[in-house]
Amino acid sequence: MLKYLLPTQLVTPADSAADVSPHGRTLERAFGAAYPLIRRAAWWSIPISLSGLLPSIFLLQVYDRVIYRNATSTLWALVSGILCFLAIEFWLRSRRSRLLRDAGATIDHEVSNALLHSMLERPLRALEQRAASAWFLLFRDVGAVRGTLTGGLAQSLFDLPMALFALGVIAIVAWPVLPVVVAFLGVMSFLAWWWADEVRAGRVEEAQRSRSLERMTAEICNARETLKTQANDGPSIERWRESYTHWLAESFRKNGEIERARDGTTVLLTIFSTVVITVGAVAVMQQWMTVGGLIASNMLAIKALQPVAGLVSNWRALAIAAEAAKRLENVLAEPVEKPKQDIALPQPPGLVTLEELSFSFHEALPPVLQNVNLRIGVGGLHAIVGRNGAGKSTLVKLLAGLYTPTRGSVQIGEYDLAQFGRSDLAGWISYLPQEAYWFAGELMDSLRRNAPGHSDEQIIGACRLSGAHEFISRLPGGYATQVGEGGTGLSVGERRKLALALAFLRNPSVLILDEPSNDLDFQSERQLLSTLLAVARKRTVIVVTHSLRIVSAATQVYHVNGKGDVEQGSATLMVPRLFGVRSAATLNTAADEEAAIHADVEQAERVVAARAA
Ligand SMILES: Nc1ncnc2c1ncn2[C@@H]1O[C@H](COP(=O)(O)OP(=O)(O)OP(=O)(O)O)[C@@H](O)[C@H]1O
Repeated sequence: MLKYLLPTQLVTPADSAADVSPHGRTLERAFGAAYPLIRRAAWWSIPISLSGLLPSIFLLQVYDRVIYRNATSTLWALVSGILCFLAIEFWLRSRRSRLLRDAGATIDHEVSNALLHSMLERPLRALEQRAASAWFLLFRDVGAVRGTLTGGLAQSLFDLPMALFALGVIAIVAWPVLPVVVAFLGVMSFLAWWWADEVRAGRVEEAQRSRSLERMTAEICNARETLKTQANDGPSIERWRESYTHWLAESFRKNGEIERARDGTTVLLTIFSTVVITVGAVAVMQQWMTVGGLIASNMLAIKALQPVAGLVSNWRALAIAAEAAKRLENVLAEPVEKPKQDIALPQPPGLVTLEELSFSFHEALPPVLQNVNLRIGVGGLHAIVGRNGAGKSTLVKLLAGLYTPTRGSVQIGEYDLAQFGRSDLAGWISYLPQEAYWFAGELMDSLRRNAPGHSDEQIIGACRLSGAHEFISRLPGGYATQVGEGGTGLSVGERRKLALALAFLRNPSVLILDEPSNDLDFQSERQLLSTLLAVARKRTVIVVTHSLRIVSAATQVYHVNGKGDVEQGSATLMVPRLFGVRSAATLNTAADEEAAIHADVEQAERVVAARAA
């Protein structure tokens, strides 16, 4: 019976779309795992319900046997008996709560875990299409499903047998009031059903408003520093206030309905008590039942009605959980990337080939890249240049296997990237995006977590290579410095150097860096270039850059022209065409600039060689 009252997502097999994703049937699986616990909790409810009748029977006995007969010893026997049973009831209730908690934890663990995997395993394009706040709300949905299945609603459902038992006892000790109790039970059940319908109507709109408000709040929280620095928070506050007012109005209306239902239930229960006492009093005067029977039946009748009244106040939670379950089911059924392959393929050389590659973000939009053919590597420093929005980042995401071409293919060595998921490719192609997130915590701990299998010595070696070691050494806490959420406490350039160190540690065949010299000072850029040139002697280094210094030193330059084409040529050919100067060195009258770079390259090479050894 329990199954029929629950959101359908939990108990019926999801449709065929769920087969696309390994997480598609998670809700059903999680509930399947928790169901035996819930069922056991339901069985425990029978003795709990029975013991719930004992106070009424105690009262009946006290009135009918103790008071009228002055039987003190019977009273003590009854008191000891009831205390004993209450202790047992307490134990039974804590067992049932424990089972429900375990069931809740099972559902929460399974669904949250699947949600996290589903988020991190989906393709980058899919990730870009759902905001962080939407994911955050989905994690909250898991709590809503867990809370409803194992919280107040479950308790009300489990207490329903109490209604039947109470009716049975009333039939024995106070049969004249039985028709009244049955009639009220019918009225309350009808109201529970009717209010459930009322609660459901308009829930979707209320939920949408609430989610839109939460999204906007999250966005404003994320943008708090930008809003502060630009002193332009007026429009954001206005938008937020408008959204808040709409949500508040809708929520007030809905809460009003719920409160009316709750208040109505309370008044009805009081009316019901009065009617039972009136009918019972008449029955006592007619000697159809005893005074004890009247008082006990009043108590029993309330026990019978309480679970139904509980259902009334919990309908809203059920409606919220049903919507949350639907949202989770839809998200978990969305496709994820291919899982990691079992085959240990040999690491390919750093040759990346693009064949007739086209890519567009949407079929209605013109392609960012069209029929591009390129061969990049083996080895060398390759600079990708072009105006803002020309498609450079898009190109490198395709090279890293993060985007799937709309047409054509990308290959590394002899392998087509389409056959691999990101986890397979990560060992061969290392990609450093423009914005690298840095987690809160001790610097060295974060470095170790991100570079499993590497010794502290190797990590520090990579930090030297990326230029991070210098600034870390200057920090009062050194490698033990505590960094805030998102890398607060470090400058943008410092975060970039740390991310670079991690990219070096992966030791890939192809290293792709999206604008790595952004935010770097003059000296750091020179050091970075030296390191890249050293790494490029053995590996293919692809750099998206606006830096004339890096482009001048590149083996090959690729110009993404913003019309879908990519032109390729040597630095000597491309730099004068694109930058209007011969090379970076011509900008710097100090002739020893290039010599200094070469000296740095030698130094960086020695570090690389020492690390490889
Ligand atoms: N997720 C996306 N959805 C739709 N269009 C996008 C998306 N990302 C980028 N674009 C569009 O694709 C084009 C190429 O963007 P891309 O980020 O590759 O440019 P870019 O050359 O790297 O620019 P920049 O030098 O400013 O970083 C731009 O017109 C951009 O508006």
